[in-house]
Amino acid sequence: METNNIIETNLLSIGYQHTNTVAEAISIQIKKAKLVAIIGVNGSGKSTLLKTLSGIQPALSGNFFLNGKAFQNYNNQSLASLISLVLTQQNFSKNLSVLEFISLGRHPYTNWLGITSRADKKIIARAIQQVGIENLKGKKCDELSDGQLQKVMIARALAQNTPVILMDEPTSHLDMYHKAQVLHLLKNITQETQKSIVFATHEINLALQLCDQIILIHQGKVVQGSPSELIQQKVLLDLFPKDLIVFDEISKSFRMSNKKKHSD
Ligand SMILES: Nc1ncnc2c1ncn2[C@@H]1O[C@H](COP(=O)(O)OP(=O)(O)OP(=O)(O)O)[C@@H](O)[C@H]1O
Repeated sequence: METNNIIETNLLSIGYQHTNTVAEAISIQIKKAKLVAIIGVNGSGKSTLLKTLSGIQPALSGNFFLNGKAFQNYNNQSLASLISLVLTQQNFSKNLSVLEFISLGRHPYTNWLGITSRADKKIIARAIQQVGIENLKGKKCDELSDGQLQKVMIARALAQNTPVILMDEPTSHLDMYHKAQVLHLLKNITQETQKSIVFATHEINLALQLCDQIILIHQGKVVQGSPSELIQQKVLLDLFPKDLIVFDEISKSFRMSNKKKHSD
């Protein structure tokens, strides 16, 4: 199938076989070089959608295409050269140096001994330079701050050199400045490398300002569009109970409600 979409789903249902359907009838399209945020309240299904798109969690039903080819027609090796997944709680030996950890991103391409070639080393060096962490190369991963570790994770995904990077909450545990810094970095990466980055986030205000596209999961349904399309469609107005948080259409951001609660 000839397509401009790097990811496309058609009436996809996601969830867990023996417990529940988390969201259904998901039809989304993601083009190259886009920064895409998945938003929704706690438990709405952001991580489940990422896990399904990466192949960790099987879809319950529906169709899913990567680069125009049905997902089930890829083997693990070819998937690893198309999609990298960055999870917040990743299990890895923190005893590794930053350089060793980022080099693991080349794993799908290295030979059976796991030896990196000169070309691999070039890609690793470029990933480190793109993220701006040359000064951290020799450090052990357990010597890093949360913000530094987040950048190292991004560099490893870049070293994997896939056209799609999926990330679960890349800004969790970061202060306001570093949240904005990491999201700007992701935006620059999509523009400079033509990769698409799809990430789950609770930073809705930042996502509305920076992202090309938003995937909103709300009560089992998924709406996709540019930030301005979602604002026009008014789908953000009912995201949270209005007693505490409201969407301000003028500033295009969520803010504390001015309403005085009777119970206060
Ligand atoms: N392994 C699992 N087995 C069964 N149900 C699960 C599993 N993981 C998550 N769920 C359920 O699926 C739903 C969606 O969870 P998910 O983690 O995808 O939400 P989320 O939007 O990422 O939440 P948060 O913002 O809190 O991280 C929740 O009801 C959760 O309890």
